[in-house]
Order: sequence, then C-alpha cells, then structure tokens
Amino acid sequence: RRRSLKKLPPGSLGIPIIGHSLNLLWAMRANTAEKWITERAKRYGPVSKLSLFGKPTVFIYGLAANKFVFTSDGTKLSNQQTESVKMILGDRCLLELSGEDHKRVRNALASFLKPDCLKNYIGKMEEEIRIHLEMHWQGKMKVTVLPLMKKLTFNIICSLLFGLERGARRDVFVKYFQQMLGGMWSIPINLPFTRFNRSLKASAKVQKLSKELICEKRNELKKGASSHQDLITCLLSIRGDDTKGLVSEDEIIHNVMLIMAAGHDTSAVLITLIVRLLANDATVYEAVLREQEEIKNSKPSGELLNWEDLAKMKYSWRVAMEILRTIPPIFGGFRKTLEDIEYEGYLIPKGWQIFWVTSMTHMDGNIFPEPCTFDPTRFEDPAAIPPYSYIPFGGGARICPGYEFAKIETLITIHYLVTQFTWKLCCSDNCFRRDPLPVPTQNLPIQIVSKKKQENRS
Ligand code: HEM
Repeated sequence: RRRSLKKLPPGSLGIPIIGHSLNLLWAMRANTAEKWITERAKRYGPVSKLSLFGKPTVFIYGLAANKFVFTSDGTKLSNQQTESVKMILGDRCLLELSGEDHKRVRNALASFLKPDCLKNYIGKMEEEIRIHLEMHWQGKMKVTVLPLMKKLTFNIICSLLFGLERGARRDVFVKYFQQMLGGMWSIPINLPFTRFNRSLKASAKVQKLSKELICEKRNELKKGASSHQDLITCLLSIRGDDTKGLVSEDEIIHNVMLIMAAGHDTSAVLITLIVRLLANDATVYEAVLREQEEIKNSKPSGELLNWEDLAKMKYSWRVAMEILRTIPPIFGGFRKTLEDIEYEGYLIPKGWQIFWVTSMTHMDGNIFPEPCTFDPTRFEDPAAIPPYSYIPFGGGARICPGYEFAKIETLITIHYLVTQFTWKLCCSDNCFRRDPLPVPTQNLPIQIVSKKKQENRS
C-alpha cells in the first residue's frame, strides 16, 4: 500500500547489471569521484536513485542522512557489501553479520582492539616500525612511500594480530593477499583473466593459509600457551555460556581476512598522505617536528615510546584528522533496507541499497568553515563539530573498531619519520586517484636524507 502512496527518488537506474558502476569506478580512478557525486547531488537533490554494483541504490547525503544510516543499523537497515566483497572476504565476516551475531563477534574483536589491551602492544608495534625504517629507509636516497607503508602496516597486523613473524611465510601471505584485494571493488564477473577471478583464487589461498595458522595456534593453546599472544589466540580462547568457543572457525578466518583488508591499506594511505603534506606545508611540518622532538628529547636515548608519550602527540593527530577530513581513505559505503522505508518523502523499497559518502559533510562549509583550507586547529574543540558530520571512521554500531589501532601506528610512524629523516617530493603535482583508496601520483616517490647521517657529517 505504501509503495503506491510514495514515489521513488529521482534519477535513473541505468543499464541493467552495469548501471552506474563503471561511471563511478572510472571517476574514482580519475580522481573525479567527489565531483561526480557533487554533480549528482546538484542535479537530483539530497536523495536520488541509481544502480551500483548490480543493485538498485539510493544515494543520500548530509548530516541527517549520516545520522539515519549510522543509527538505523540492524533494524531498518543492515550492512550491505558489494557481491564481490562478500565472495572474497567470506559471509561470516563482520561486514556480513547483523544483529546478535554482529554484536557477539564484534565484541570479541573489540576486546583485543580497545586501548586498554593495545597499550600492551605499543612496544611490539614500535619494534616493527624501527626494523622497517632500518631495513627500507636507512641508507637509501629515494623511497616510494605508499608500497612501503603498506608493507609496514601489513607487517604490524601480522605481528600483533596474528602472531605471524617475519619470514618467507609472511611474504607468501602478502603476495596472495595483495592479489585478493585487487578485485574487491570490481564487477563480480567470474571469467578467466578478470580482476575478480584472480582475486577469488587468491582469497582461497589466503583462507587455506589462515586455516593452517589457526590450527597451529590451537595446538599451541592446548600445550598451555598464553591466550594473550595475539588476536587469533584471544578469539580461540573466548568461551560462550555453553563453554564452546564463542567465535566459530569460519568467523575467525573471515574476520582475519577482513581485518587484513580493512586495517592495512587504510592506515598506509593515511600515513602516506601525511608524509606528502609535511613536505608541502612548512608551517605544519615545523609544528609536528617540534612536538615530536620535544617528546624524543624528554626521554633517555633509545627508550621506547609509551602511552603517555602518545597522549602528548595532540597536534600530530589533529593533522591526521584533517587529512582524513579532506581525503578520507574510505569514500563511502552501502547499507541494505530491511523493509520499505520512507525517507524525505520518498519510498526506498525493501531490499534496495543505500549509498552514503564521507566527502559531502566533510566538505560542507556550514560544518567546516573554509572546507578547502587545510587547518588542523579546527579539531581543537571537539564540541564544535556536530555528531555525524565527521565520519572518516563511519559511525554508530559499525564505527571502525580499528580507530585506536590506526591512531597508534600512525603516530609512532610519524614520530620516527620526522625525528630520523628529512624528505622532498619527487613529483609535486599533488594528485591522486582512487583505487578505491586514494593513491598519490606514482605511489609518492620521495628523496630522503637520514638525520643520523647529517649528524655524523657535522
Ligand atoms: C585510517 C585508518 C582507517 C580508516 C579511515 C577506517 C575506516 C573505516 C570505516 C569508514 C568503517 C565503517 C564502514 C561502514 O560503516 O560501512 C570501518 C569499519 C571497519 N574497520 Fe576500519 N578504518 C581504518 C583502520 C582500521 C584498522 C587499523 C582496523 C583493524 C585493525 C580496521 C578494522 C575495521 C573493521 C573490522 C570494520 C568493520 C566494522 C563492522 O562492520 O562492525 N579499520 N573502517
């Protein structure tokens, strides 16, 4: 009955199956996705229909839209990934779970990712970062930042979350894993030689390796190993009321894959964009350097950073926040309607997708005055930023559980980079494309000079 009373939002659903997906993917690669979306909004207003990744979709934006998406989760809306993401990561990962299942698995993951627990792993993270800089930056004159940062953040995840130490096995994991990620946002046509097909094959290999890893951890636990070694041992040890494992093996494997996918590229992009900004903006660079040098000089030489040191990196984190506002690594996401929904006077039918995007509120001058100006001080007063307007980590029940993890690894990496090196950009065009995460021109090659070398010379 409601369907006959209300009208569908304006816009067209485009060509069957392909719809607007190619337009959006092309726009992302050409770095015109924000423009594409803004033009759409100008043409159709705050609610419009289109077709993305094989599904009828409604695009909504603005504060009210963000609030609607992030607070209706689980009742009116459920999470909706593209078919490719579901087939590659598996159907028991957090993105696919809803209601009580989502809560149960998410709580288990969050018990490891909360600050109280992460505090104990700062040293391990720092060790990975120091070794990485020693191996891949010291003694070099030129490095390419993005692939190196991906290597680093992947290694941090392997070490902290999976207890997978450096070596040949990790390298195989990385190889398949990169192939797997390659087709996540592609159109799910499973024919030989498509990106999607390669990605599915790699996903099967990653699942097999993860299974073996879990089997080993289980045996270690049986022999009395601590349950606090890493995320996997922690998940294997959580017991439900019936003393059975609270999280199933499939859930562990699919979430291991999700965390690798969600947690390494995103942070690598953030750190890379900070490196680029620090080379371009002398004022911000001086302020970050001052903050980090002060922390370094307040400690005996060689002593590791601790939780209190990280708490002092306030300006550096605001710089990261401003990067996340201006170039959010996650462009947006999808939800699925569980019932017919009336929104802003339009009908969004049951089973349709809802598409939300980060950039529309991040670049809204009413929320962030002079939105194109890079100004970390806008985050000095958190109360000045209305809820659901700053959403680089999403919001509500599905807000990114890796926020603190990303913050800690970013701050420690920046600490070591600015206190150990100076750098200049090799390409100063300041462009990037989305794949779907932002990729700066040529992956950001830079010329570096080690401060240790400078000190030795003088
Ligand atoms: C700068 C770094 C990061 C950014 C910008 C980011 C962004 C996001 C966003 C926007 C979402 C919500 C998507 C939605 O609502 O549809 C999300 C979810 C998620 N993120 Fe992150 N993330 C980052 C780092 C991490 C890290 C380091 C981890 C893990 C260690 C992680 C794990 C996850 C997981 C598991 C989810 C799914 C949560 C759920 O569905 O309940 N992320 N992230």
